[in-house]
Amino acid sequence: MFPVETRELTKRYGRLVAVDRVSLTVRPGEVYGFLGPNGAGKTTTLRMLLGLVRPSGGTVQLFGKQIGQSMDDVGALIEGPAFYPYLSGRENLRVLARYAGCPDRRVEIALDLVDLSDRGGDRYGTYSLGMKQRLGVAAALLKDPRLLILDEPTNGLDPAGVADMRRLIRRLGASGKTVLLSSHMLGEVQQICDRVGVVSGGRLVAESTVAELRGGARLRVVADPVDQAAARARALLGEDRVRIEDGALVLDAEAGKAAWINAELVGAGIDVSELGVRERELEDVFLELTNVG
Ligand SMILES: Nc1ncnc2c1ncn2[C@@H]1O[C@H](COP(=O)(O)OP(=O)(O)OP(=O)(O)O)[C@@H](O)[C@H]1O
Repeated sequence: MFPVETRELTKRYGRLVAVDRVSLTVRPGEVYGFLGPNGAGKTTTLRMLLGLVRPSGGTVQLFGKQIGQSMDDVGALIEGPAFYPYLSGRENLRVLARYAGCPDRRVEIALDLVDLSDRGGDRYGTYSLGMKQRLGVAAALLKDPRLLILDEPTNGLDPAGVADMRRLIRRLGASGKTVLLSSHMLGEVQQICDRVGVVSGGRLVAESTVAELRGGARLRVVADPVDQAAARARALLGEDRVRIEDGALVLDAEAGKAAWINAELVGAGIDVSELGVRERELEDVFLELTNVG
């Protein structure tokens, strides 16, 4: 039974297909990054998970239940949180806790989880954007949900705010919560997510671990003459695992093969001046998958 499982989930606005047959699975205890450029359909998908937008087709199950049946297990921060500026962070959470029927001690636990215990007595209006965002996460945590859904939690934050949010999400993940977050900031996702789903034009174009998505490491070899080196490398590794980029060989081969390849090239009279491991940045993969940039 998965925290989130969608099948062919679809949302149409008139002729526009905002979400196009998305089937994604978030596994228990993982931090799942839902990635895509602006307008890809991330928010619409998350809103459908929460029953805030009605799907045009397909199904959503959260913990094996239909939308609306399992909401105590789910906390969400979807739009910028709405709090009273003249109340303190703590008072704001108390208002929400009462409304949700949670005991006041949950407020202290939530404040502590997001590192706001010390500033909980300050007025919300005086908080930095990062603190506001963390209070929003605290609000989502009040009911101690098993699944947390966060829409662009680092949007608009400065680098320190982003780092705080990243630490918080890591901590929540480590404490056993399942986290589904959307982002277009790949650097963030790369560092904190176990798996990612990439959406583009409403469609899920990839779903895998970050490592799988990057497709493993590659070797970059600067050799002379490069054509002869490429021919030798092709004979060793296979046609489609050797490319020439910016005058260097790029080989689909793991780091453990580096010494062997070096010896083979040198043995064939080729001059090897550089040999290094090159990891593909998630950013590159993302741009390829979403055809942006
Ligand atoms: N209520 C609506 N009526 C009409 N079109 C909508 C509505 N909500 C979203 N859309 C359209 O659906 C598409 C997907 O929007 P969505 O907000 O889900 O994307 P997103 O990936 O969350 O992007 P962003 O990062 O910019 O929030 C966009 O083209 C958007 O204009």
